[in-house]
Amino acid sequence: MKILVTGGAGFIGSNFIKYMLSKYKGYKIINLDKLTYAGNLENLKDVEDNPNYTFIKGDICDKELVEEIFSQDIDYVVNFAAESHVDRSIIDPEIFVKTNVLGTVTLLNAAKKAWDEGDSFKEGKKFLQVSTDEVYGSLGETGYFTETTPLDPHSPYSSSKAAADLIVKAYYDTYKMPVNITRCSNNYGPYQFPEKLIPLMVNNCLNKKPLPVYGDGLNVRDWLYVEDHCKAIDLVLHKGRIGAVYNIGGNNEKTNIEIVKLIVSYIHDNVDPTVDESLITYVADRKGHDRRYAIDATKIKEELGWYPETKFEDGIKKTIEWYLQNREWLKNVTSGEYQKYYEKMYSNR
Ligand SMILES: Cc1cn([C@H]2C[C@H](O)[C@@H](COP(=O)(O)OP(=O)(O)O[C@H]3O[C@H](CO)[C@@H](O)[C@H](O)[C@H]3O)O2)c(=O)[nH]c1=O
Repeated sequence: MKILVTGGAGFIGSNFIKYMLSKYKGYKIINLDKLTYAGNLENLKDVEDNPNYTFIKGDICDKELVEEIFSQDIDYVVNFAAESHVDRSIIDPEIFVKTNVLGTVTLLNAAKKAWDEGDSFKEGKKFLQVSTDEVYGSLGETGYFTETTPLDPHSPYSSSKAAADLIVKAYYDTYKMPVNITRCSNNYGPYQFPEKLIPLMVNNCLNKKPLPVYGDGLNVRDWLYVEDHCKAIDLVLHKGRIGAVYNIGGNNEKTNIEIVKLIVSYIHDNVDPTVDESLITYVADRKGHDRRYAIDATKIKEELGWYPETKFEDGIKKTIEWYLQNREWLKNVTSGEYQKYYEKMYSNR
C-alpha cells in the first residue's frame, strides 16, 4: 500500500503517520506538507529515517507537483492539509478558501486522472477527506449532529471545509470516485499547535500569562483523543463504505471553562503551586462563536466497530504531561512569529 498523507507535519497528520508506520510495517507513506506556521518536521523526528516514509515539501494547490506524486501509483489519499484555526479565518478568510477548497479540488483532479479507467476506477483506491463537525453549525443545549444533519457552517473556516466536503461528494456523485468523508470533533493530544485551546492554556500556565477565555466560557466542545481519531481514520480507509460520511466524536462534552480550570489545577498541583485560577481572564467573545458541538458517532460504531477508547481523565493527563516533557518543542513553536500572532489576537480583546 502506498498512502499519500497531506498535511502530515501538522498535529493530527503527524500523529496519523506515526500510528500507521508502526501498525503496518509494509506500507509506504508519502507526506506532502507545505510547512506553514503549523507544520513542523520536529513532530516526525522519530520516523524521518524510516525507509517507508518520504517527505515532500509542497502545496496541495500545486497541480504539477501533485500530478507528479500521483505518477507513483498512490493507493490511498488522506487529506489532512488545511488551514484549521477559526480565529485566523475570521481575520483572513482567503487562504482558507485557497488551501481548503482549491487544494482539495487539485488533489481530487490528480487522483481522478491517475485512477480513472473510463467506466470505473482502478480497484482498491480511495480518497479520504478529513473534515470537521463544525460543518454542521451550532447546537443548543440538546441534540447531536448525525451524518444527515444539514450543513450549516458559520465561520470562514467551517464554510471552507463544508465547501470541500461538497466537492468531494460531487466527485462521488458525478464520477463514482471512491471517497469517504470523516467529520471529527475537537482533537487533543501531543504536538497540537498552541493556538488551540488546550495547548494554549498549558503554555500560558507555564509562563504565568493570563488565560483568555472567550465570552462566558460556557461554549461546549466534544473532546476526542488524537490517537482514537487516527484509529478511526485507519478503519474508514480500509473498511469504510465507498461514498459514505462518518462522524468521529469523543462522546465527551465539556465547557471551555471546565477545561481551563482542569489545566490550571493540574499545573498547580504538579508543577507550580503559584499558578491558580486568578490567571483566568474573560475576554471578548469570538465573532459568530458556535455554542455547542456534539457528535453522534453511532454509524461508525455500528458499521466499523469504532468507539473512542481513551477516557478524558487519562487523555488530558497524558496530554499535559507530554507538553511538560516537551517544553523545548513548546518553546520553539511559540517563539518568533507566534509572539506577533499572539499580540495581534489577544492584546485588544
Ligand atoms: C484559542 C481559544 C479558544 N477558546 C474557545 C473557543 C472554542 O469555544 C473553544 C475551542 O477553541 P479552539 O481550540 O480554537 O477550537 P474550535 O474553534 O472548537 O475548533 C477546533 O475543533 C474543530 C472540530 O470541532 C476543528 O475542525 C478545528 O480545526 C479546531 O480548531 O475554546 C477560548 O475561550 N480561548 C482561547 O484562547
